Amino acid sequence: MSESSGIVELQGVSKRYGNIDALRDVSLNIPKGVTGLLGPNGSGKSTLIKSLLGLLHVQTGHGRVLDFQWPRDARIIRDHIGYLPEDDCYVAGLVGIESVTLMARLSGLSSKEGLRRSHEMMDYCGFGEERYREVESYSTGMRQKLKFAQALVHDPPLLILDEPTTGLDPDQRLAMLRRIRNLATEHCKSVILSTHILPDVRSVCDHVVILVGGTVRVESSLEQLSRPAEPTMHVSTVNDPTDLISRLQTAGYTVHQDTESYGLRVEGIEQKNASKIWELAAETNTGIRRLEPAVNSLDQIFMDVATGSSVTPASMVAEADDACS
Ligand SMILES: Nc1ncnc2c1ncn2[C@@H]1O[C@H](COP(=O)(O)OP(=O)(O)OP(=O)(O)O)[C@@H](O)[C@H]1O
Repeated sequence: MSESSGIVELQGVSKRYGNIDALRDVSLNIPKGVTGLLGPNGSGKSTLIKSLLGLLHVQTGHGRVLDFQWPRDARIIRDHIGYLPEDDCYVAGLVGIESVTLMARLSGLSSKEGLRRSHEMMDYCGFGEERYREVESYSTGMRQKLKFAQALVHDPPLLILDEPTTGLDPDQRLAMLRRIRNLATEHCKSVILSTHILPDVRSVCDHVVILVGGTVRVESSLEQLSRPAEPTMHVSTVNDPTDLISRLQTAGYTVHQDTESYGLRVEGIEQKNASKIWELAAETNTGIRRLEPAVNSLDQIFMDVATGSSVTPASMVAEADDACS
């Protein structure tokens, strides 16, 4: 894989089930790092994942996954991907360590190395003695962690995780997100994270792809997506900001007030000039609690894109992070 290349590059992928177009002419370039795959129900996320894994036959399209031609090399590609499916996947009657070891053996590891890696991955996922209990007795959180260990056991460079935090309590969810981030930053893994939980995307993803109706509507770095079209500061005030708003407007700034708080978005002002806001706040006796560059809300972007009501810049291709090449 060359230093600047992405991990997945697709061109013109279409998948049709009968008369349903699940993917329509999808072209993508997913860089290294953690990518959030988002979209409303039925937008084609699972179809895209299964197509990448070669579990579905697409009608048109070609590309590259890691160093391999896609879909031609689908079997080899599968060997290099760790897949955490949304549904449960275990063989009834096995205990946790046997379940992970089975996946290691199916991935081609020797029994000795498979067992060693399985223990290592179960340790990484926070399993203690429960690894010797039957998987059927596991809680939802433990099953998610088991699937995670199974996906990682053969040390793949790319992980595809389908809703990995579903059903987890807050502590377990944070632990899972920390693991995902740690894999990217400390172990140079790339991750495609399919999820409906937007705060998870905000906390671990570098890039975002949003599918709607089988087409790619947004492809961008999270940073680029979060940045307002023009420099904007967010001001949180302690008291009523009415006087401050009118002074800012007189000074030529466009100001939007949050509906249920003393928060303001002041457009057209860069952080380096934010002292102007402090000056006007002092003159109008307005207390400032926080003053920081504004970011676009991922929830709002998602809603706008999903309902087709936005002018969100589409097909903004992020620069690949070369740190883990
Ligand atoms: N096996 C199938 N046969 C027929 N239609 C299918 C099949 N699988 C998916 N579809 C349809 O293809 C479209 C895309 O489905 P897909 O499951 O890929 O979406 P998704 O984004 O993963 O949805 P969700 O978020 O609900 O999991 C939907 O209209 C769905 O009904």
